[in-house]
Amino acid sequence: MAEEKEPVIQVKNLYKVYSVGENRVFALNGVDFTIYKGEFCSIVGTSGSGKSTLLNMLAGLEKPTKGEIIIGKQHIEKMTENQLVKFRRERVGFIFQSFNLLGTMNARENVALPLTFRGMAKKERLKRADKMLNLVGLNKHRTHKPTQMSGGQQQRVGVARALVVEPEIIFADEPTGNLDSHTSADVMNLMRDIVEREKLTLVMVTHDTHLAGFADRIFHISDGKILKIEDNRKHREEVEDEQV
Ligand SMILES: Nc1ncnc2c1ncn2[C@@H]1O[C@H](COP(=O)(O)OP(=O)(O)OP(=O)(O)O)[C@@H](O)[C@H]1O
Repeated sequence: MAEEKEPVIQVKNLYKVYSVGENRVFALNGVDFTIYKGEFCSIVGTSGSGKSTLLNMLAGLEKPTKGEIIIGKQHIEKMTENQLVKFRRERVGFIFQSFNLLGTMNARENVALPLTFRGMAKKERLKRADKMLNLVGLNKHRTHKPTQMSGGQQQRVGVARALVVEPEIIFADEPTGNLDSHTSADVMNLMRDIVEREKLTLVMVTHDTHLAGFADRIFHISDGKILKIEDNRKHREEVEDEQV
């Protein structure tokens, strides 16, 4: 059966040029690609290759110098700041390297936080937060504060917080950068399972080629250009078969 592909993110001829004194830095130097619904894509490259710049553009955190970014059917490069705030609040979730949890709040309060911006009643917010904490296997840690949890557990709270708004797209910036390799693999597998089950779209940037290998497709970026897009599904299935 032919697979039906629904584009979620379309990037066309994207440029970001910074001026530094006399010099111009082409942080993104003509980038084109499409990401489809339900995909987990990683963007991998060395330091300074343009990963964060690209993620910031996709998430509407920075304006491109030139080019188009179409999410769903909306051109985000044409949105006003207010429209971008609404877009980020309602349609995307973020997972950060540094977890960004609030130290004074426990796990469920941290997860429920993005819902307060939607004006949802407290009881409903906490109910949804508990459901997400269940999903990431932390139902016993609901009342733990960040300092009372391991790095991996804190990042699972971060994953639950990104998912609680039921976003179409999740952006992750080096999400396991502060974790050891075993815990990183656990968090990666968890993210991949949830993306698959909930039919979400996940875009992750990393400098780590091993972690990039958890994705369905790997976008290699260098000097602001996508050098290669690698379909990783077949390779991954083979690795998984070997592990059974
Ligand atoms: N605000 C800025 N002003 C000037 N140059 C910038 C700015 N932000 C990024 N750059 C430059 O753009 C290029 C791409 O930077 P970017 O932060 O996207 O790289 P990266 O791949 O995310 O690197 P890292 O893995 O180190 O975070 C680099 O050459 C960087 O110096």
